Amino acid sequence: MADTVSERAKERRPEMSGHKGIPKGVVLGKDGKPCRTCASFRDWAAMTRKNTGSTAPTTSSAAAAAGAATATPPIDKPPEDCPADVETLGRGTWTFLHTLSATYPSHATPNQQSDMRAFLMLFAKLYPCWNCAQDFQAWMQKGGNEPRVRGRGEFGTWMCEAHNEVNRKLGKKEFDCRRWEERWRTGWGDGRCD
Ligand SMILES: Cc1cc2nc3c(=O)[nH]c(=O)nc-3n(C[C@H](O)[C@H](O)[C@H](O)COP(=O)(O)OP(=O)(O)OC[C@H]3O[C@@H](n4cnc5c(N)ncnc54)[C@H](O)[C@@H]3O)c2cc1C
Repeated sequence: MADTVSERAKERRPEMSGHKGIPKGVVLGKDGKPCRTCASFRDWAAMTRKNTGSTAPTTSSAAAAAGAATATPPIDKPPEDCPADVETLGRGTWTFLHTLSATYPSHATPNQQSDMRAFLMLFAKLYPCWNCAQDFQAWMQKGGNEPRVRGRGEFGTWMCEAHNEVNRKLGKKEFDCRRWEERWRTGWGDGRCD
């Protein structure tokens, strides 16, 4: 039985544990089954063999009659009405979190501050991509990264820094946190959001 966070993580990250039959990019959930909300749709579909680019159902009756399979390019995004992959979930969640900062009071009362701290702690624990949640919790617990929630200005900047931490981890471009309010609260100066 694993007794450290990293050993427990190894048990559920197939690429780290040498788990057979599950491609890199797909991790196991707490129930021991592949975690859909932890994987990109491309990796998920590669595992379920619907999206490998090798074979796919065809609409051509002649080809179908001949038993032929048609190659299709891999799809990056799940169809709109399918369960969320890690990216769809992430985009929706960041929209919620940045909008939460944008609508936070400029000077929060002690009660509002403690509610927000409690929310963030539970959010980081319950986020439904478990390995994302684990890394996010670890980041929040590092000295200097504790949520700053006295008012909108510092909270919005903290949220932007939190998002940039994930951007760095994924090799994405960092966002200029001086501009978080234009992106999430006021809209850009050129008026295109009005
Ligand atoms: C807490 C959390 C942890 C995550 N951990 C992982 C993980 O471990 N692995 C993984 O694959 N995915 C993770 N994700 C998802 C990942 O962050 C992205 O949401 C996903 O990859 C889709 O990225 P995207 O390029 O569409 O834009 P997103 O990163 O979702 O950003 C949405 C929009 O926010 C704006 N934006 C970007 N950066 C900032 C910023 N710093 N401040 C303000 N606005 C910004 C941009 O306009 C961007 O278009 C996590 C998401 C969350 C909420």
